[in-house]
Amino acid sequence: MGMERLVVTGGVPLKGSITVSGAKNAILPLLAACLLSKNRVVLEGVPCLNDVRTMKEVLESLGAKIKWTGSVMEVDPSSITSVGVHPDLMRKMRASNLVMGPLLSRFGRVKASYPGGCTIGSRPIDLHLKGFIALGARIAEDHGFIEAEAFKLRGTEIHLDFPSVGATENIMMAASLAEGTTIIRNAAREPEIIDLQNFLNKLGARIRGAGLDTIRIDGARRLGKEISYRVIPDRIETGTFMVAAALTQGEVLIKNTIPEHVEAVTAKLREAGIKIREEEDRIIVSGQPGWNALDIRTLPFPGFPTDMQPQMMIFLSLAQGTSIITENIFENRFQHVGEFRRMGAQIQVEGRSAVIRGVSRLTGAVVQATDLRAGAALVLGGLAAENTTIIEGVHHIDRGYENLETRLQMLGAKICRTSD
Ligand SMILES: CC(=O)N[C@H]1[C@@H](OP(=O)(O)OP(=O)(O)OC[C@H]2O[C@@H](n3ccc(=O)[nH]c3=O)[C@H](O)[C@@H]2O)O[C@H](CO)[C@@H](O)[C@@H]1O
Ligand SMILES: C=C(OP(=O)(O)O)C(=O)O
Repeated sequence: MGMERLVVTGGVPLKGSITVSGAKNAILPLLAACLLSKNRVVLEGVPCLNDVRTMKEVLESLGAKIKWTGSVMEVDPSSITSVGVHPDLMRKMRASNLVMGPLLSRFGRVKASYPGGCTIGSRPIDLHLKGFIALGARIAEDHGFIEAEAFKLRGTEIHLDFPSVGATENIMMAASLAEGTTIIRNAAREPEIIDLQNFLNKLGARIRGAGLDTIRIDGARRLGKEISYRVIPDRIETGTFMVAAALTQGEVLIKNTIPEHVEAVTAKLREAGIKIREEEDRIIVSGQPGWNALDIRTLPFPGFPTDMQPQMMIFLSLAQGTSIITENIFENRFQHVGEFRRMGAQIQVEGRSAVIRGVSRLTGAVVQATDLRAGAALVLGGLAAENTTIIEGVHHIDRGYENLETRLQMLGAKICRTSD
């Protein structure tokens, strides 16, 4: 396949309804957690994403048997033969490191390479490793490889220096088969952590507190109930569609969503003047011409999510007045600014903050998706811009959005995929 591009012609107000897919950032830890089980697990609501394909490859490379039909995935972890993750699979996707906790606690050993940095930041895994060490693992590092070993993990108290999502998940998974009780303090509180707790408990684990800053895990002897489990909807996809509706001055009904998971985004869009109605599992966004500038700081949940920062920045590029966005989670998550400028946005970056001077219009350009959410934001920009926008680096978008262009087409968007 040649290089793929998305070609977007802007100016159409999006109208209609769209259904949100299962959450990428929930399904990835759930798939890793299957390694803790002795029995077959059925997952429902599985989104068709490149990252899910990669996690499937990771599990298969370890010996798991997987059947994937539509949005249902059946994972049989009873045939695991390896505890080593190939460096190519670690490089392809950072979330591959989520198999480390499960492999360590179930098999007493794991070997993986460092996931390495990516364009949004250096993203070390020191907090994951410190957690494993606190649980009694010995860690050896050599030529970019990490080997962790423990005859038996033992429960303990772990205070995280920062509420890291991945470290909280890895430690929860490792501790669920440890001897005794583990307490994680300053734990991440993201909805995906609650989903992981619910999934593990259904498998037979004893975990409480997810969603709060202290999580208690009473180690279980074995996990292996034969279960089926439906993953939560993707809150970042929800947020992205909300901004799409607002930015195009359209009216969109977003289905299969949990409004409480996007409160931070809803609050900011409302502050900008956008009308949003919440029902049980639906959100209706009604855009209108002209919206207010805002200040936003990204923070761990329930603060404003860093994964919505680029989408919100392109929205604020067309606001009336000057906005400031401060990125507190990743040190290098402003690479989209250069691309937004090509479309006519007026943005200056100073350290961790971006100052966005609202302009009255954006114009189409050839732009590069530098990472997943930057790519999504460029699609949003294209939908609002005059003329045609061509987005390169589409594989980043396919990591985290299922058939983005066909779903936006159903809302009336003029968007198509080309390849040469
Ligand atoms: C697959 C998945 O769920 N990805 C999400 C997850 O990533 P991820 O789990 O990688 O994000 P973390 O919460 O761990 O990272 C937050 C910050 O902590 C730092 N850190 C993290 C671990 C560590 O051992 N040491 C350390 O210093 C990171 O460099 C970063 O600056 O949460 C992020 C923050 O909400 C989201 O943007 C990602 O979409
Ligand atoms: C940064 C993201 O994902 P990951 O942690 O998988 O790189 C994201 O979903 O925006």
